[in-house]
Amino acid sequence: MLLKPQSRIQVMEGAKHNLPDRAALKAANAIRDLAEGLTAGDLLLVLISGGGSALLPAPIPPVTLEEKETITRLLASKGATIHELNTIRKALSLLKGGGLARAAYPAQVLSLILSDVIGDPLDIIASGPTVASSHSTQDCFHILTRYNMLDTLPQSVQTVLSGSATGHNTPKDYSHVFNVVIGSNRLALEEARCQAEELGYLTLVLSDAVCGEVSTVARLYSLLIQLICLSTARGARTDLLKDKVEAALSGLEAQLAIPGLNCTHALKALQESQAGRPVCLLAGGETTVQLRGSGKGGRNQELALRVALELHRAKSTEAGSFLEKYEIMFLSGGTDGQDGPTEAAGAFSSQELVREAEQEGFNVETFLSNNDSYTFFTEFQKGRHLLMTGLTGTNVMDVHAILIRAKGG
Ligand SMILES: Nc1ncnc2c1ncn2[C@@H]1O[C@H](COP(=O)(O)OP(=O)(O)OP(=O)(O)O)[C@@H](O)[C@H]1O
Ligand SMILES: O=C(O)[C@H](O)CO
Repeated sequence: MLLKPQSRIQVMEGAKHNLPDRAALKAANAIRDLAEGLTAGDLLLVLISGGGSALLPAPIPPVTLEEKETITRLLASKGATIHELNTIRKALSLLKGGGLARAAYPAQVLSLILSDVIGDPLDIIASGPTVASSHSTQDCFHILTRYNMLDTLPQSVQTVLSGSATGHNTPKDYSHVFNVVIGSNRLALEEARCQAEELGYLTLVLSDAVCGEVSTVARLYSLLIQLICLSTARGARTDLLKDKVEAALSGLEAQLAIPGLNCTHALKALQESQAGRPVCLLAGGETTVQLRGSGKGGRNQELALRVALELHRAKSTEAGSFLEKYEIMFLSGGTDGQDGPTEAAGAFSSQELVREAEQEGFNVETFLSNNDSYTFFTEFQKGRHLLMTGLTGTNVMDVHAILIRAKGG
């Protein structure tokens, strides 16, 4: 950040690699001192974005920074969700879980929040420094029990957790605080919808809460695409095919339980629209990847490659034969411009990609079995399918886009 010499803005950097460190601790202490020095006539303006938890470490003594970092890293390695992680982080922090707002009292606090968590839960985004915590000490002990960590907690953590039942988590008056979400996946999808419609696409937003294992989500998208390609076909045989695909799609919808996702409604809306227009389906959220290989990639690149493989496999089925009549593109990208430990934001694919790859000697399944989507997209057609945006400086999770257009349309 280039500041003028006389600037009153102080930049304090820390938490490299998204892990709390001494530099971040120093910054958190400086922020806390500033907040505690405010009076009723002051306004504290706070900008909160994803990654904020690591940037604002303020462990409640006697918990040390190292102990707090160890407990959160262990929880993450055991597969704890961001909700579980941040519930523990809040309980062990002077600033998270509304602590910054309490420190600033009686000053007014205006918090502008960029959400990188599905559902935009204010007290979970960056562990909610200006939001009253909705969690109790009991919740913390349930989480630590779930991950078999209760018996190995440092004494300091046990002291703070048992003491916080009467202290830091007690509901406080937050009437001096105003929290507002100014950026979210839903807002990003709405903007994408406007752009797609300006380009002539009939556009639908499916959900801003896509979650679940990447291979299952890929299968759901493939079935949805098949159903859309079948929708204009007529006849008893195709009706049977539609029923079969629809049943498989409903099963996956139930399995994933993505909030707000209703593919039947989406299809009905498409059918009631002007037939023949190209279609754009948008969705957002964060899938999860069970890493079994040693390759390089990210959930967005893996999703794009898995969708391509699902569509390729579908083409050899009767329902999938209708895909030939359409041009289909799928894109998945991280809005922060980074997908996993790669410099790509994501990738795009089509129903022809696997066939084209095989013609050039690439076996997509081999790359996927090694979680090596980045290597595939880098080597295949000189990286033409990679989405390279550079770091965007913000993060409202991932965006998925499906484009379907009748060939010759
Ligand atoms: N080789 C790989 N193939 C597929 N996915 C991978 C691979 N390596 C890491 N990942 C996934 O990438 C995810 C990390 O992505 P990333 O670094 O973009 O962080 P993030 O979850 O988006 O966090 P933040 O919100 O801070 O950006 C992990 O959840 C992991 O599952
Ligand atoms: O910083 C964090 O806690 C995560 O990015 C979720 O907001």
